[in-house]
Amino acid sequence: MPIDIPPPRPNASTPLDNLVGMVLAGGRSQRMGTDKAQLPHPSGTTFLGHAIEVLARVCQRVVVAGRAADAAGRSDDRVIWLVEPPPPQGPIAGLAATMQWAARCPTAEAVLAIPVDMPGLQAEHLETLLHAYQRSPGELISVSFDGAFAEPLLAIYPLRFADTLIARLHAGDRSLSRWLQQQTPTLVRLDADALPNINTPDQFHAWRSQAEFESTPTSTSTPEHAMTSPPLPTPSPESSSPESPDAAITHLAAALQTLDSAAVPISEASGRVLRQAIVADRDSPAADVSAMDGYAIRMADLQSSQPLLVSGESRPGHPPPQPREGAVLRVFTGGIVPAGFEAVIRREDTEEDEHSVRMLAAAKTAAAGLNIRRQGENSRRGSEVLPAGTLLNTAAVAAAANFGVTDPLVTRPVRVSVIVTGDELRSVDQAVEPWQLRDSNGYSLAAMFSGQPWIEHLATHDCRDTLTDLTERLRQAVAASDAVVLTGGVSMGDYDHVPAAVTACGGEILFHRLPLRPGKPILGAASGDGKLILGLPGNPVSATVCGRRFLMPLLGRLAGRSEQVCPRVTLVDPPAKQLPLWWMQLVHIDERGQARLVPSKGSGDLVALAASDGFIETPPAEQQAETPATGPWPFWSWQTV
Ligand SMILES: Nc1nc2c(c(=O)[nH]1)N[C@H]1C(S)=C(S)[C@@H](COP(=O)(O)OP(=O)(O)OC[C@H]3O[C@@H](n4cnc5c(N)ncnc54)[C@H](O)[C@@H]3O)O[C@H]1N2
Ligand code: MOO
Ligand SMILES: [Mg+2]
Repeated sequence: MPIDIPPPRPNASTPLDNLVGMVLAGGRSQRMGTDKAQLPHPSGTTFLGHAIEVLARVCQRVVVAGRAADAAGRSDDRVIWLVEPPPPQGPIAGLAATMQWAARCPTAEAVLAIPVDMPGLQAEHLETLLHAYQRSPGELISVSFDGAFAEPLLAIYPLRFADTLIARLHAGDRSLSRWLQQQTPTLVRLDADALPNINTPDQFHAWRSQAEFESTPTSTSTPEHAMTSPPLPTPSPESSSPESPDAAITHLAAALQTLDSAAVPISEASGRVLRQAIVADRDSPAADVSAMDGYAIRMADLQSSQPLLVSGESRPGHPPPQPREGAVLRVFTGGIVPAGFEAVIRREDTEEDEHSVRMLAAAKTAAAGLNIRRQGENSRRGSEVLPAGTLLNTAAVAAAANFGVTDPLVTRPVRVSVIVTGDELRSVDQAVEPWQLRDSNGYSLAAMFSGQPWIEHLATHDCRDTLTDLTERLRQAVAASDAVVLTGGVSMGDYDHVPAAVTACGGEILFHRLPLRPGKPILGAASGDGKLILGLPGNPVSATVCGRRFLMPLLGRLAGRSEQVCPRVTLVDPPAKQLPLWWMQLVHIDERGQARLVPSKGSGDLVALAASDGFIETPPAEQQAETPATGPWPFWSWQTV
């Protein structure tokens, strides 16, 4: 389809001051394996440099919403760098930050967003958007490649939408795409073939061989952003096949609706996900206090060989007495050390009488400040103690109580239903014929949820291998739950009905089959209203490993939980071979904290599963270049979630 190029804008060569251009450059480029912003562009610059040049032709001000690495060391009068603090929250966060920045520019009315990974984009394409905006100023304008789907990364966002977007982001809904579709923006149709989106090395190479690499540069100057080109990514079958586990989780999480929150008494908040940051209501400690039972003293009095007068005592729960010149104060741990006193000497380093005390040799070497906890040294009033998204564990509850949080705002428990599929399944207490099998997946998932107050396990249903039964069962479960996890029936067999049932229930499949072992057939989907539907492979090791690796983080996202950092362990006995996929291997952690592989016969080996403490995850062989075979590798424990 030809590109719909409108009549030229009057003075099209003059950059506008009512639109702030924004390059979205914050993505993690996981499928590319290298930062997309830094890929070489035929014009002699980089993808990011090209995007800036194109935007600078139509907008007087250009913002790059991106990563610290891209912004480092860069100075360009035209470009504002808005660096997103980790963890990445997706384009909606970059847009919200840019809108907030633009709101401070007196002439700005809207933000014109473009992605960094659309290297075919030219100013002419943006003119079509500008043309539509000039016809309906103040309205949302978006490119569409198919005439129906609004492309959120190539769109004009009037600033009047800023509050709604920011509120949505704060509520934990990060799907910019879903929000935009709901607004029914004016669509401007462009040709997808001319504007490919480059996500993988294969796409990059295909595009580059088509594009005229020696074509006219977009800029005649030598821009600041004409960075040295990094080595080109090499195409490989694995890197172009779906995604890494993290990328799959992020992709699916963007389609999920974060749950509502409610205030609960602090005594019941343990194990729940905090949704509003906890802020210190006063300095901690609230005053200078003693860390020991002993005597508050001035440095000038320390060397005295004479007994010193004890003028009073300071103990927690009581205001301190007025200090007296030349005298010490008896203090108890936690009692206030009044201004003027410079150290606290432990009572065991003194010789005490009822009204006086003499410093022993051990006391005389005391430095100023000894045994005094200074006011505000833990945190200052008003500073953030716990961010939203924290799982309130024992330690967090202690801090919340200390800062007077009576009823923290937490997410309501995520309601999860489990459906185990298979004609062969019997429950643990039933007799089993050789062609039958006891359900273990239902129990392993239930065990994963138990002891997690942020999760409410509604029920485990079993379901026979027919499409009608499964569709009906799934429909009911989705209606009753925030998340439905199925096991079995996701692979290639005639009785594997999960993909069809998910589609029949209106679920959108966001990935099916990932380069993993075990768990390759895994299926991730979302319902139209942002509920999670996850199809785990039936083999028991696959279901349990993928439950830990995919399901728990995805439930966390529904609960508004922040991303967790996975601890890493060193592998004592790395395997001789490597695989071209993400490999999750069962390990036992020894007393020195090192991992040892648990020998396993494969994804049906429940005995090996039982002998493991968790699993390590190694990336496809070609992505391991920098890491020795011993790791350290991310470790997923059965204990912590
Ligand atoms: N032609 C192909 N066949 C298979 C492929 C493939 O790529 N091509 N992938 C294999 C992989 S990998 C896995 S994993 C399994 C996944 O199978 P499904 O998700 O379709 O699961 P089922 O076929 O229903 O069952 C597989 C296996 O697991 C046992 N099972 C099922 N549910 C439970 C349960 N609740 N508790 C214990 N065990 C369970 C079931 O009896 C089967 O033995 O597909 C491979 N095939
Ligand atoms: O990869 Mo499947 O999930 O193990 O047998
Ligand atoms: Mg199967």
